[in-house]
Amino acid sequence: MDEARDLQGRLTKPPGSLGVLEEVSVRLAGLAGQCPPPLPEPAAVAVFAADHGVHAQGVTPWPQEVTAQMVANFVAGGAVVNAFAKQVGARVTVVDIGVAAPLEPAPGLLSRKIAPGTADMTAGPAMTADEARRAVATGIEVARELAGQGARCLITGDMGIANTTASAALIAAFTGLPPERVTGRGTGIDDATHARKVEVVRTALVRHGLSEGAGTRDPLDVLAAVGGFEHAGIAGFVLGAAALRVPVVLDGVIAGSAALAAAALSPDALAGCVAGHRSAEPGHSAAVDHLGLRPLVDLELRLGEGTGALLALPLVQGSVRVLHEVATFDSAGVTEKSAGATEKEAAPRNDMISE
Ligand SMILES: O=C(O)c1ccc[n+]([C@@H]2O[C@H](COP(=O)([O-])O)[C@@H](O)[C@H]2O)c1
Ligand SMILES: Cc1cc2nc[nH]c2cc1C
Repeated sequence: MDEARDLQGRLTKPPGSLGVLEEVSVRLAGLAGQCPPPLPEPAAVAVFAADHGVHAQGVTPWPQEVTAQMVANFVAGGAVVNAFAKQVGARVTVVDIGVAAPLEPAPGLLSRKIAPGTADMTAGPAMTADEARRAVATGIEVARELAGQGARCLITGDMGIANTTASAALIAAFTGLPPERVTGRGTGIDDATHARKVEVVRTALVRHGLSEGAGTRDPLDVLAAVGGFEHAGIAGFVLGAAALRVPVVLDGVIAGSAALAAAALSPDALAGCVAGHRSAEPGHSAAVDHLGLRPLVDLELRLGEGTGALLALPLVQGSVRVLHEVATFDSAGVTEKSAGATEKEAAPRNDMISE
């Protein structure tokens, strides 16, 4: 990281002029343990799809079967994630980690169903401890598989009707914030449904002893209580990528809540995480703030699938390419700024005011 910071300061641009992207390149150098770090390409997005027992509580206007229908759409190449992935040259893999409906095998679809949807978190744990552990292990395996196939940047995606309710519960648990601060409108709900959703999250947190936050609870236990299979899978994906020193670009609120679980399991896992975008969901801002991550783009997206992270991919790739390809002042024979200029820049321009 020191080498990358030093190199950024010697490239033919005013020091610091690439703003946040300089820090991204420094973090990826730290992850790789080399400067410059490998270019984060080719990229692969894994869309973890699953259903949620809490759907029965009326937290979303969309029927549960839309999860399976959208999986078919992803596999056919017809969703926004497919368009954005094509735009930035990323490969799409869909992971059925817990979709309620049975899915036909298809190219680009990994059948890794732990169970046909979680149980209702307001009535009991969403998953058994064993299911949660297997879902995390599945995410680790998917990261290994994609990296084994050559991916040098992994992107999180998700699909699961009602999964913003589980995300809000996880974020409340891991940040200690109250449900009304972290529960958003998901796919788009009216005030009455939103009020019910906040109470559903509150009920689940109370039921599982999480209303004061997760404290020292085992993060796997928290995932099992109020998470979804895709949350556990993405948490594993983040852990697996970090173990391989492959960077991960996180998408929106589902990825943010999963990253909180991954960080609780192993804080080092965050070293390779870049927050691709800031979702419109309030819980997402709470999650990235808690993790100390700064989202690269903010376009008021609230789609999921990996779409926001894919849009940020060229920024991450560009930040590293700079370290590989931009000339230094020395090599290009460009004169560096003088020491005197530094002082003048830093001082207020009083001369212009008084004269
Ligand atoms: O990524 C986000 O921040 C995001 C924000 C709002 C909604 N979504 C997507 O919308 C679905 C869940 O919304 P809901 O209202 O059914 O909880 C799920 O498939 C997510 O991918 C995703
Ligand atoms: C149509 C639709 C597409 C989605 N993609 C991710 N979440 C989604 C939710 C819905 C409802």
